[in-house]
Amino acid sequence: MSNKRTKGVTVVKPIVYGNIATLLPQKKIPDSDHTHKWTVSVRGLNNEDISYFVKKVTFKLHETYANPQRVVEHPPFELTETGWGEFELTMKLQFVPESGEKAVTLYHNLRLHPYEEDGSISTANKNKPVQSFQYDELVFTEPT
Ligand SMILES: O=C(Nc1ccc(C(=O)N2CC(c3nccs3)C2)s1)[C@@H]1CCCN1
Repeated sequence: MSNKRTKGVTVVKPIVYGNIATLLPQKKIPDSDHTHKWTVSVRGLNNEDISYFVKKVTFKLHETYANPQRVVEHPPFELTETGWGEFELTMKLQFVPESGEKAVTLYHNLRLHPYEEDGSISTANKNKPVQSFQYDELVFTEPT
């Protein structure tokens, strides 16, 4: 029985994940307190296609959303919703079976408001979209 670990080549896959948010025009949704429309996404660098190794992404929203677990099985791996506040959401990435890689969960604090340096909410550029994205790297070890 071999006591050697499987040798492998390390492959690093850059990803970018986060959200963009825009203010809904006044009372866009009747009888609703939703103030913003937002899109959360995970993608490759420079929008490179990641579906050759990411099979599906499960977005887990705050439990007050209907069907808070939203599965996206085809690119673009993104989800658009409306709401009134900011909360932490997760994105579980599951990989193509051939990769044999375990799922990876990313954590993102949804951002709706433009913040000033001191953390106060800016009143400037009310209609300018707010963006909050993070860069990360997925590291895979492929057996040689
Ligand atoms: O905002 C926050 N948590 C939020 C959780 C869910 C939010 C939201 O936007 N929505 C739920 C969804 C629904 N609307 C109607 C029926 S379900 C629209 S906001 C926290 C509280 C203080 C600071 N951040």
